Amino acid sequence: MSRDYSKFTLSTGKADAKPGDVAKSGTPKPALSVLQELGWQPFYAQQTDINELAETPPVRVTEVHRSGLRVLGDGIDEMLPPRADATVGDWLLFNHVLPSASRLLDRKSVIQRRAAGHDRQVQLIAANIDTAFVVTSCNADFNVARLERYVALAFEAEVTPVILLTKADLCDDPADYVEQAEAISNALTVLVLDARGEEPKVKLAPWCKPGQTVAFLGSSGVGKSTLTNALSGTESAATQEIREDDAKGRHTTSHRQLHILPGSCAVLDTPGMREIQLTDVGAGVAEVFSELDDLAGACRFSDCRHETEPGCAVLAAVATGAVDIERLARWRKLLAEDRHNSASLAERRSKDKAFGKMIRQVKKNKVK
Ligand SMILES: Nc1nc2c(ncn2[C@@H]2O[C@H](COP(=O)(O)OP(=O)(O)OP(=O)(O)O)[C@@H](O)[C@H]2O)c(=O)[nH]1
Ligand SMILES: [Zn+2]
Repeated sequence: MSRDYSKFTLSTGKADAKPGDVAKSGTPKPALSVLQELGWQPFYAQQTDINELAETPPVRVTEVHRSGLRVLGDGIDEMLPPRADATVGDWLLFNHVLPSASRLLDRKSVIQRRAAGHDRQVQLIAANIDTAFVVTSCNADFNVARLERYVALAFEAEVTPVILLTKADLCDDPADYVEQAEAISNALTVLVLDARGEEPKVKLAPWCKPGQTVAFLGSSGVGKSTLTNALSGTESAATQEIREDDAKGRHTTSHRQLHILPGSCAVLDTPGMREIQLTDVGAGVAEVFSELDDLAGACRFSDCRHETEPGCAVLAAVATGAVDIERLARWRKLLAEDRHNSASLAERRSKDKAFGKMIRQVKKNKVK
């Protein structure tokens, strides 16, 4: 192949202008290469070199199906065999000869959760996201505890969180929702909008620059697909794509998919998540609840659980009214959940075993 891969090793933003790359408005903009439109950034380029790129060109995972991974690259649209270590948003160096041997590049960020179900494996949700739009609507879906979870996930993944409050048009006064969302963290932007029409394109523009990758996270029905459509400027982005069979016949997003919007950003639309169990997000939780985490540093005991301990600086702040007791309760719940879920599977199994043994012992003693 005679393609020149040198342009992919450094992302200059104006490399490789091609005919047809002039912006539709008529004003010539720096043209993006195909890979830059897919979200290729210097962070990935630094992990490889021209020779390796010439042999194994970069491809991005845009869909994950049971049958395999759909990957896109410069002139490449292929299915790779399924692999558990890759998720939507990942970059691979595509090995034409042995596709399963394609090299997975280190991630800039990864969002993961502890899956529901029996074995409670860690489930990869998305990789290499720059901005996580946490979507909720100005109605019954709004739930501060759930928003705090999503924001902790984003902070942990070092992804910028932005809270989007949709359906503003259906709400008399969204000010109370905004106030509650803003109280979650100082390091957070909160936007209110109607997800339909032109508003999202304008309001989300600062995060949706060409070459960026953004994700919409949130419950079912809050407007994630509507937002994806609004950004793409068409009705089709989120509805035209292949949908896996849904036995219940619901017309909702059924799998995660990265939409590449030409001249804009890459957008990940995720199906509504009913439950997000946190795992290994200690730093993210500490960042969301930074004012409580700071206070905890002044507790008498370093392992203070802020329940009944003497010399607890957090409880003292609750007593003065400086700390909201409900926020403290939510913090403690997330800390406990993270501790529980972050314990390795083996640890948990051995704890379960010990518990079972104890129960059997108690039963035996009763029989005696
Ligand atoms: N009035 C109004 N309707 C909205 C708004 N956002 C979404 N909707 C409507 O709410 C319904 C659900 O929106 P979707 O975009 O499909 O929601 P989703 O988050 O993608 O849902 P899942 O695919 O199930 O995860 C649709 O009928 C949208 O037209 C909004 O801001 N205002
Ligand atoms: Zn304490």
